[in-house]
Amino acid sequence: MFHVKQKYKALVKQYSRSLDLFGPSVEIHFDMHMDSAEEYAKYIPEGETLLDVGSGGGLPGIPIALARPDIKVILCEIRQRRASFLNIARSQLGLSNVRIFAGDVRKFKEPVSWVTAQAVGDLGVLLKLIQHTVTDEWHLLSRRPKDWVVPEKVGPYSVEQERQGLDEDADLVVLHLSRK
Ligand SMILES: C[S@@+](CC[C@H](N)C(=O)[O-])C[C@H]1O[C@@H](n2cnc3c(N)ncnc32)[C@H](O)[C@@H]1O
Repeated sequence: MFHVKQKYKALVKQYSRSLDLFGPSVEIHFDMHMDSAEEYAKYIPEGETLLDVGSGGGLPGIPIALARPDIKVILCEIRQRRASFLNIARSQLGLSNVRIFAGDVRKFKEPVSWVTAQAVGDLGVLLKLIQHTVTDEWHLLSRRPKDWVVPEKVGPYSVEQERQGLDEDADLVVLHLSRK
């Protein structure tokens, strides 16, 4: 696992500029994002499928896929250069549990109940993008500031949360959303 993580970091370093993978703040905090993603991975039940919306250079989907070979991870990315990096990473890292959807998530049409979407927009924006593809009960894993207040309802869904401290700035928040 350590070796593959180092290989992913090396690939990011190699392609970051030419394929416009990350903004400067993600690069600076890359290890922190990797560690957070490994914590997300612990919440996903065995055998599940996770959709990583707006995966960019693979965060958090790739570290989750590395930590959990038993789950399937779909990396969805609309920008073609970033999607091409995801294909390179998938093949170089031997990630047989990863699939790439290179396109707009609004065109992704398979039912999913576990979702990550790091830095893709607030909950309202995200919901508009994925409402057609999530199941009646679904779960969103995300890194949020410690003072982030979880709304009781998001669109038609009632919301419950689980929370875990990640570091001094942020919590891992697992939202459980249900139409009931
Ligand atoms: C700010 S970046 C975050 C990337 C990555 N999740 C991270 O944390 O480094 C947001 C990504 O979402 C992608 N994106 C935005 N709208 C999208 C859509 N409708 N379908 C798929 N990807 C989308 C963008 O191309 C971009 O790569």
